[in-house]
Amino acid sequence: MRRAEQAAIAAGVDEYRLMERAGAAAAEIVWRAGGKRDLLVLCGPGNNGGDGFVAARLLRARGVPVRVAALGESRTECSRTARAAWDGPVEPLATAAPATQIVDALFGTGLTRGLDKDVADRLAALTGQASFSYAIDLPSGVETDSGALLSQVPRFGICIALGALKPAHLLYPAASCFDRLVCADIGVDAPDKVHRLAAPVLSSPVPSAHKYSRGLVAVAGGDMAGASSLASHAAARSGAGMVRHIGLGQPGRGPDALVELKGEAPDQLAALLRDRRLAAVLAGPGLGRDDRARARLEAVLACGRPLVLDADALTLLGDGGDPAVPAGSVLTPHEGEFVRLFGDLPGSKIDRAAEAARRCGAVVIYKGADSVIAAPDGRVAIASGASSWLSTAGTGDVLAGLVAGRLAVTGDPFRAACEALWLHGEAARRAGPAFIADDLIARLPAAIACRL
Ligand SMILES: NC(=O)C1=CN([C@@H]2O[C@H](COP(=O)(O)OP(=O)(O)OC[C@H]3O[C@@H](n4cnc5c(N)ncnc54)[C@H](OP(=O)(O)O)[C@@H]3O)[C@@H](O)[C@H]2O)[C@@H](O)CC1
Ligand SMILES: Nc1ncnc2c1ncn2[C@@H]1O[C@H](COP(=O)(O)OP(=O)(O)O)[C@@H](O)[C@H]1O
Ligand SMILES: [K+]
Repeated sequence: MRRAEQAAIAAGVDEYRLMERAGAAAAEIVWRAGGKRDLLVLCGPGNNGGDGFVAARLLRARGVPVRVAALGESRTECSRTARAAWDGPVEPLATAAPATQIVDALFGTGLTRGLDKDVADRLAALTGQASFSYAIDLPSGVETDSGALLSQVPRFGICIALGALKPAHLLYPAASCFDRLVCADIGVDAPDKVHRLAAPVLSSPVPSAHKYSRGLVAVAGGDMAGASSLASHAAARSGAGMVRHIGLGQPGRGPDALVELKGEAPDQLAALLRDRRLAAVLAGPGLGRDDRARARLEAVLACGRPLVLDADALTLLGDGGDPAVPAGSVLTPHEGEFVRLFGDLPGSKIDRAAEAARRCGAVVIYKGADSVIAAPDGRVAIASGASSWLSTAGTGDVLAGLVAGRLAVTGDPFRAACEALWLHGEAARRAGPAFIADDLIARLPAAIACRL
């Protein structure tokens, strides 16, 4: 966004006009949400404060009783212009009385360190006392590029992102500092490879479809049959044509539609994976970590089919150096697995996921409350706001199976990862509270149906 703004200014767009648009966009959202309720706007020393002065002026012109409290002098040219155009009084922040509505225009993308404690306390107290609260661009105190909290940050009703979403709008803990997120157009496009995960557009099988053309999936199971069964069952409900579960010979635990094959010895497994019709092979859930598991993983890595690697497969791969995985694979590490695989990379979760994908040449789904999907070519999709009830055993196995299923359907690792993660979140939303991983699978057909 910074680059896009600079490019717009270099191309002749007046910087103050951008601020007027930003302030007007914020004023419109405040007006729609809070109407004529009394309002206090907190303005900082930079351009974020300038946006606040513009919004204050425009809302007062609409008849809203507005007061403005500032944190010191305005230090940028644009913010001084905006302040001069506000013809009401400016109170000191320290003594400003609360209001029904509050706008936080203290700091935005220019924040370089935590707020002084007295300022952070004042912001928290005034926000806590307001019934309607808005943060312009970002809640003051969050670090734009990482989503870290540099000081105490209250929770706002609406965060009004200007022009484009920044990492802090999607990454935790910053993403939990507001109830709703609105992105306001300020006439500057920020073309980028980093996006919020979008709802996919799916399609029904073509009339000539048959089970192999719709995608044949193999899941290499291991010691813990439950985990690989969950993954297989999820793959079977993901839209794929057929799923083969290659276990160690225990009785099948999934639905009858799953094809249960016994491939205990690694060479048996290797032989079963030689089928050229296989459009995706998943290994990891319930694989185990012993020598037999390692030999089974070797058979999977050598099979030459598109791979999804999760759980124990990632732990085994993380034993040394950069993981060597075939190009076009998808890796689905949670935090612990990610660190074991790639070490303690610097930067935000987005930076770390992107670097990991680049290093291993595979699509990486770096899971968590905020999940980041990164492709080796730099594309990134970020998903946050999924149900926190997903933090239950086995939901990762379901995701891995879904990724394998969508990979078999689409043949495109990044697209498959995006579709699977969205469907996983949607299934969780439909499942409500206190579900178990099995319940997610039952919701997958409805999640798919709503995107057809
Ligand atoms: N053309 C554009 O770019 C547009 C930008 N727009 C808006 O501008 C925002 C970015 O503006 P910005 O760059 O002026 O930064 P901003 O967040 O207002 O604060 C920086 C100031 O605060 C200071 N400071 C930093 N941390 C501090 C702390 N903890 N405690 C105390 N002081 C601290 C820092 O100075 P320092 O002390 O670090 O030298 C500096 O003076 C962006 O989020 C959007 O709202 C829109 O108008 C659209 C067009
Ligand atoms: N607090 C949370 N909020 C939203 N999603 C979560 C949360 N915790 C975990 N998840 C999601 O649930 C899944 C858990 O996967 P994982 O950690 O591999 O668990 P398991 O190995 O038990 O299946 C991931 O998709 C992750 O993104
Ligand atoms: K702000």
